[in-house]
Amino acid sequence: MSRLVVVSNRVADPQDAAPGGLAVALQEAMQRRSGMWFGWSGAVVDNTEPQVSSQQSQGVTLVTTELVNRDHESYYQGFCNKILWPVFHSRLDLAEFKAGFWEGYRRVNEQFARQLLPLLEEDDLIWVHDYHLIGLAGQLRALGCKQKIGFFLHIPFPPPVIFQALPQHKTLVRDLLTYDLIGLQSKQDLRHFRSYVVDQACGDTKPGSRYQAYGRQARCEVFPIGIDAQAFAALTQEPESVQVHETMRREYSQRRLVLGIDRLDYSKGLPERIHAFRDLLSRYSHHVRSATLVQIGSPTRENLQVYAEIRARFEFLCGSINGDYGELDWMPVRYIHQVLTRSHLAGLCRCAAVGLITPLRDGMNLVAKEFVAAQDPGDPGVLVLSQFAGAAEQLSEALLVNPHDIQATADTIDRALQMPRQERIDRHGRLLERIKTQDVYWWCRSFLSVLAECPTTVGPESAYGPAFSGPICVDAGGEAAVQSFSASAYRDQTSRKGMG
Ligand SMILES: O=P(O)(O)OC[C@H]1O[C@H](O[C@H]2O[C@H](CO)[C@@H](O)[C@H](O)[C@H]2O)[C@H](O)[C@@H](O)[C@@H]1O
Ligand SMILES: O=c1ccn([C@@H]2O[C@H](COP(=O)(O)OP(=O)(O)O)[C@@H](O)[C@H]2O)c(=O)[nH]1
Repeated sequence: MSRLVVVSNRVADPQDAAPGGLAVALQEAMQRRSGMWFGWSGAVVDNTEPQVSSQQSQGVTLVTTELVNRDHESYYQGFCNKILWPVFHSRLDLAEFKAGFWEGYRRVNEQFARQLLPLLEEDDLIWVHDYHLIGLAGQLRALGCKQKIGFFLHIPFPPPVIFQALPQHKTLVRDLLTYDLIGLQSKQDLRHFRSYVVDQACGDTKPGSRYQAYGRQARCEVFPIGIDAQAFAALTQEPESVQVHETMRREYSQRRLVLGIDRLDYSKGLPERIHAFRDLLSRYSHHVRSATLVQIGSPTRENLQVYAEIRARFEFLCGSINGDYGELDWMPVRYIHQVLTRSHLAGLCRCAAVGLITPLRDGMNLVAKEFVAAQDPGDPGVLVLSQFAGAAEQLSEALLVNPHDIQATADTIDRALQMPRQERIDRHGRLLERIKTQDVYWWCRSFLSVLAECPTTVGPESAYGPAFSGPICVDAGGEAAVQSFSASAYRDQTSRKGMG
């Protein structure tokens, strides 16, 4: 079996008590298959040459690199978090298209390729993760890498009209199509990608899920990421989890616990959630002094202004609902700005009557799946889930809501709180079955088996595809995109202008 080389922006620290969704999924997947994991260590160094270091951990070789100061700003904080994250989550209003970010993004993708190449073995399967590294395959191919390279996008692929606002949209899609396999989270993401390729880039789809545009061609399919459902359910039996569960059950014996768990990100719909909860209390007064929203809003990307703003706005709303509805012995919202351990989260999920997961946009949302996995099948809580989370496509037995529709969301929370036990059991049983079948190992196996089937890449020239002469495509901006160029012309362009 080929060795698996995973590349992602960050390599998870195996000692970390609570990594993010991507890290959680990869850690679980990598423990099944020995291999190498390459990424940034989190260290930022002054303008010296970034160093690579390596360690063994639970059968996996972890290789990390550093970022120099200016690249941390322009690549990570800049192009990744101030451009790609908001645009891919359809928040053009929050994007900062600042000069210099793109060059930093290209530089770091080139740095990763340069440092990774000498570590590769002939037979490796390379699996690159997420929006930070869209350009990596192109950079590796330019250096002569011949191994198969797959890419998985953990965040949504935006509608073409939004994506086109990115000044570098053509280069990014050309870079994506340089991979042998592109994996997306949901059918909706694939529809957006297809529509961009066919309608905006004047490209084409081919048999075998192949997409062609800008002189490149790749296979692209949907692989919804899962969790290790058994392991998460088992966490509910850990002492820490049992203790949380018992404390909460004591405290909430006369009350109903509604639970939200999110990074404090503007994509997670937290202000809208508080508005919906307020509307619930105002129109369904029997929930006053009863329904209590426990909201974990864990710190994230705190040095970015837009995250400070969403935090301030959210905390103002929590303060105001508690001021208006709270009493000496009851507060409607309990907000915790901390990262909790997974055992702690499992215990909380187990005792909640409702899991309220209402992002405005989300690639998947693993918390929704974890909530289901943690329930007692004989007396389960109800999942209220945003229709805009990737998870909604698989979790159709949840109560799906439009988080922008405050009143309908409040009505749905009420319905969840009133749902008869048998209906809860039926819905939960069907959800749990799917979460167990389509778990993180299924996701990993599915992606890797398709990648292994992809035709072998024979050399840098062919990786760019043959020179492609297609029609002239007039895109929405009215710009004529001539789809005829050769691989060498592309490389010349890239090195001269930094591509934009
Ligand atoms: O470490 P951060 O930069 O603060 O962010 C944590 C991770 O967030 C993103 O997660 C995405 O992947 C999840 C698993 O596929 C998915 O469920 C979720 O919807 C996505 O938002 C991000 O893609 C990761 O790079 C971050 O590490
Ligand atoms: O305090 C916290 C909050 C979240 N998580 C974990 O972080 C992941 C969040 O993944 P999700 O896909 O829901 O969203 P993301 O944060 O990746 O956008 C889940 O596995 C959570 O269990 C955690 O361990 N502690």
